[in-house]
Amino acid sequence: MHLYNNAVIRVPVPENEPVYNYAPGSPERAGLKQALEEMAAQKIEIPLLIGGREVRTGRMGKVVMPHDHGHQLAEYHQAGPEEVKQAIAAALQAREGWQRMRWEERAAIFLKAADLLATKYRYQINAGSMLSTSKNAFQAEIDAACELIDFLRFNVYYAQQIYEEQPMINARGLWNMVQHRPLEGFVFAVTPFNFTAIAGNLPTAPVIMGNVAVWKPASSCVYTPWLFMKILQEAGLPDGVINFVPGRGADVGDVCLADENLAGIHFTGSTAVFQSMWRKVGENIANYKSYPRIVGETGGKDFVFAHASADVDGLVTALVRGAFEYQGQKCSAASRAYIPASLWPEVERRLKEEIDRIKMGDVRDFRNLVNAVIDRSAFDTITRYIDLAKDSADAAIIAGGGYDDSKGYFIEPTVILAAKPDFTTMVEEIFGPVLTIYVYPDAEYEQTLELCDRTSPYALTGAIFSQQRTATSLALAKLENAAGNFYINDKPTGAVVGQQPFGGGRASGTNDKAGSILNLIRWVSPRTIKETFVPPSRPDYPFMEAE
Ligand SMILES: NC(=O)c1ccc[n+]([C@@H]2O[C@H](COP(=O)([O-])OP(=O)(O)OC[C@H]3O[C@@H](n4cnc5c(N)ncnc54)[C@H](O)[C@@H]3O)[C@@H](O)[C@H]2O)c1
Ligand SMILES: N[C@@H](CCC=O)C(=O)O
Repeated sequence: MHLYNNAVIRVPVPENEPVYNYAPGSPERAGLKQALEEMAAQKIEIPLLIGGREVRTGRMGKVVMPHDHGHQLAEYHQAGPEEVKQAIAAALQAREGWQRMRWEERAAIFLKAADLLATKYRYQINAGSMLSTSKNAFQAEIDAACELIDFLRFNVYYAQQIYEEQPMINARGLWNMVQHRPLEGFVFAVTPFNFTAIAGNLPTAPVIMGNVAVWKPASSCVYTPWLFMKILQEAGLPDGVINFVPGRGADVGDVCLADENLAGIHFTGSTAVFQSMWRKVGENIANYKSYPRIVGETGGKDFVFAHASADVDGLVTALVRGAFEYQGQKCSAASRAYIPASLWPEVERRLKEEIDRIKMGDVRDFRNLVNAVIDRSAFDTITRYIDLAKDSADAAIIAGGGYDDSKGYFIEPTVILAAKPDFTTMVEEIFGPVLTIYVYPDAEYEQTLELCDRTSPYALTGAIFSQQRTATSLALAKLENAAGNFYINDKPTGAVVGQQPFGGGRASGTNDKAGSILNLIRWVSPRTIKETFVPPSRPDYPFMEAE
């Protein structure tokens, strides 16, 4: 008999994990520096994990430091169709035991994983993220440690809230209940390179609700997902509940999407890949046992919009941090800005001053705010946009514009001034350290808000800077559907779990709000149960006897 059978258990009320600042001389800084040194000196081998078994295929991929691409940190085995089939079979085999486990016991596993991340493995997960994805210490801390810890702790709390959600009314003689069942099949979790927290959240959110998962990490972010997988095992995750299968997108994706047991997709990545997956699901729709839940958070063309009343220091800070932290490789990054002509001379001067102070280089030198972009393909794509601006009569580069891939994939924080509001870099997602600015006539505030709304197909994040309430209200109204996360006098990045549930609409995704109860609800299929204590013994209506 288990304790949980005779108690109504409540999970701890979550709080956001405190963020270390890694100040000079602090023990945290020393701990992180030591982990960086040790991990950079090793080369590890990363297998697949299928049904708890490490699988080695011999088809190898490399993990290198983006800021020093000659330095290899790991090699990883890549799954092919055969291993993916095994991963699906292992997930389905684990399903019965996992969904029958009491939810409080499932929750304990993720609470333990959160505590392991917060303590024993904090420096390793941060150092791994810094070295393998070129994040500075602070960016790694808010992502790989804190946000991932928050996802785990808040999600088990949201699970409890969902399970507590029961019918309000029980008519006399009845007891009504809702059982929040996991989906029937497996969930395919496909994760991006840019956030370890997102990589960890996408398989675990459905699994917390009793589902089983096949997890395909991005090829450019296998290292920290593997560390996290090991932490989950240490926390007691049963074999087969999450199956880890790095590999080429289509090799893994095509097998999962064709499987009749596909019950859900939890995706974060580019709009193009998400649309291709949805198309395949559409083609296969008659073959599935149930309609797959499709949750996808995708690209953005996020804006900062300044009104003439904006505070310039706050605005410039938001532009610099919003556009250039993590080299602009956040789906939320400020990548287009609308500045009124009256403020532009001062904004331009302050922006250039701040950009001049930015240092760029290796993550192990903590003075570097900016590091390298993730890989060769990203470097080529981003620099193509910079070259386009250099060659165009409709644009001018007013800061940065330089790049160098000789040692690492380095691109300077770059600001483009666009003469036309629909210049390519005002419209398309670049996913790099490139901010495009359009200067508008002060008198055309309302028209420019409308322009901002229709300029790009995305609707992920956006910010208004204004000290005038009527101007702020107008922006809130005119840009109502232009962003799923809207900020007033703040940068459009840095959403915190439990505070600003994250996600966008239009081409930016299904807006199922990672880090909130709304996301977890997607991973259950409720069963309503009505129990009648004393059933009627005859079929007649009472009034039938009267005539
Ligand atoms: N909205 C959000 O919350 C959010 C968060 C982070 C990143 N993003 C977006 O992610 C993108 C950057 O990440 P990325 O470069 O890793 O994205 P990506 O689309 O290139 O890759 C995402 C994942 O999809 C996989 N994939 C590729 N082809 C596939 C296929 N045919 N079948 C199945 N899986 C396939 C990749 O291997 C990877 O694991 C940007 O567009 C960014 O805006 C969005
Ligand atoms: N949630 C993160 C962005 C994730 C996308 O890359 C933020 O709010 O900055």
